[in-house]
Amino acid sequence: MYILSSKQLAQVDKATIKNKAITSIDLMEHAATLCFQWLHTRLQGQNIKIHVFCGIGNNGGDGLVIARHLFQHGYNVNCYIVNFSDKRTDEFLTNYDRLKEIGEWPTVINNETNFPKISFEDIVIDAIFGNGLSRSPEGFTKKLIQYINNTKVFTLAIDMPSGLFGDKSVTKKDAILKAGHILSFQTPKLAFLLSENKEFVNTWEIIDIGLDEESINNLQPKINFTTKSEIIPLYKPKDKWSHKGTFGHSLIIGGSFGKIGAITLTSKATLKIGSGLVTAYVPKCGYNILQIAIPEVMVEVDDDKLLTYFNFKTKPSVIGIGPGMGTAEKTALGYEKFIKENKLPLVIDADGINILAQNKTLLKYLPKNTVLTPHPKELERLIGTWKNDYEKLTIAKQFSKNYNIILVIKGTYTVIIDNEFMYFNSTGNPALATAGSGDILTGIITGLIAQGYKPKYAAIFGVYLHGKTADIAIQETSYETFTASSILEYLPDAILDLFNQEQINEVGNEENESTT
Ligand SMILES: NC(=O)C1=CN([C@@H]2O[C@H](COP(=O)(O)OP(=O)(O)OC[C@H]3O[C@@H](n4cnc5c(N)ncnc54)[C@H](O)[C@@H]3O)[C@@H](O)[C@H]2O)[C@@H](O)CC1
Ligand SMILES: [K+]
Repeated sequence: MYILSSKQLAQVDKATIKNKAITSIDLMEHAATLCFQWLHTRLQGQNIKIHVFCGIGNNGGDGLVIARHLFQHGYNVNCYIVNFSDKRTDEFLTNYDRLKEIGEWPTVINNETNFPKISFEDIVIDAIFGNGLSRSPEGFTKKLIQYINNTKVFTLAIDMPSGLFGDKSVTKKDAILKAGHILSFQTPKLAFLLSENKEFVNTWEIIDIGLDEESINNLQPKINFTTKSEIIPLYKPKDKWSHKGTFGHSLIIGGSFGKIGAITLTSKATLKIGSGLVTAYVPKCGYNILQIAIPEVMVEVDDDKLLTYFNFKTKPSVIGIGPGMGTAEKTALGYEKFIKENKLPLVIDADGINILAQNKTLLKYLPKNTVLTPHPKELERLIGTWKNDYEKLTIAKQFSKNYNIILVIKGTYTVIIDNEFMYFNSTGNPALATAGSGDILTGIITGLIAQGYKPKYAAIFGVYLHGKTADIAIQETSYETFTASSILEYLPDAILDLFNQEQINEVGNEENESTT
């Protein structure tokens, strides 16, 4: 699904009202009713005190609708108007009246003395600011946000945590509501996917409020959140007349004395994802290890303990290079020569990236669409430091553009960057933070390219499957005991899951719920 900016969302909002002949008040009623239903399904009428804080814009309007439904269903509700401005929107005013019509008068908060008592066991609904936030909250509104945060009460944020900008960085972190859960309208907001916002964004899910899909597509958004529905069309079905040559020949280069395990994992993953043939090119000390560990993989050797000459005879269709390779001087020299002469598609990881970072003049020799898979430290060596995640993404996009390469930035939400396009991955969990997990990813992406997937799609698809293995595994095993080898163990399930129709229909609901 697409990730839209605040400006794009406002445009789509207008287009929906025009194209779908729906009034803005009905759109609000629909969106906020879905939020009420979400809560009602979970609370089932329980007598918990619910505090609904409403701003004076349309986010506040949503809050008033939710409060009305809660009152009408007999909940124990306190509704407040956070009166930070007199520029109330029409939709807010209409819903203010509708609330009064059922005999409920919200409490107006004009200053700190009006703050209500909130207990830890209560629930707070945050409808103070949404997409319309134009500057950080100040005055008593800021104090109210801090007051709510200090109670440590469960907070349900409507559309966005108040004070958080959807698509730009926040400098004043003391004026943002810490949301326990977010019900966000139509598309995820970029802010939810960035580590610097982790205090404010716990779990979130998307509520499909029926905004006009055609208008969204017409905007040709450049930021994506890849879920199962985007992944399924990428899958290449197998032709019954195919043979092992059809699925390519991957050459996996890496390893050094003591780090043959890394390249063994990469080679295994390349084979397991379906590369027709796999050859590993390793130092001599890795020969027996690889031959015994993976009989299906062919092995060519270089010098004794370190890669030095890079003079393999194999004629592969794609090369995955870097895991366990080290950055010793003679390895770096051989690697540099290899990079300058190579014309084959490349996937570069770990020390392969580190050597490029040490000698950036090599970057111009990389074939177009080379895939680089840095973890945060490797990325920093490659592109320099950044002030916040927004800046990191801007620098990374420019880097991808300058060198025509695809960056796979590994993290909680791994993002694939191809020029101006960004694809945030939806799968994965902390189980993947384990030794060798990146080596496996390199193998998966290389093996997909061998089978004819375009590098960008191999990266998107590979990252999705890699994360999905951990999501499936965690239903039956523990985070602690999940290792890099477990990724390969669950890879068949991750692929089979693509064909599980029942869950396809779930996309758009719980499937997108995400924990950071
Ligand atoms: N189609 C949509 O996109 C829909 C949007 N809806 C709601 O509408 C929200 C957007 O509503 P609005 O555009 O009215 O904006 P908000 O309700 O987010 O903000 C209210 C107003 O406060 C003012 N403001 C911004 N920052 C301020 C600050 N720091 N201090 C004081 N005042 C400040 C602005 O003038 C802004 O218009 C969405 O987040 C969502 O909750 C829903 O009603 C459903 C439909
Ligand atoms: K909010």
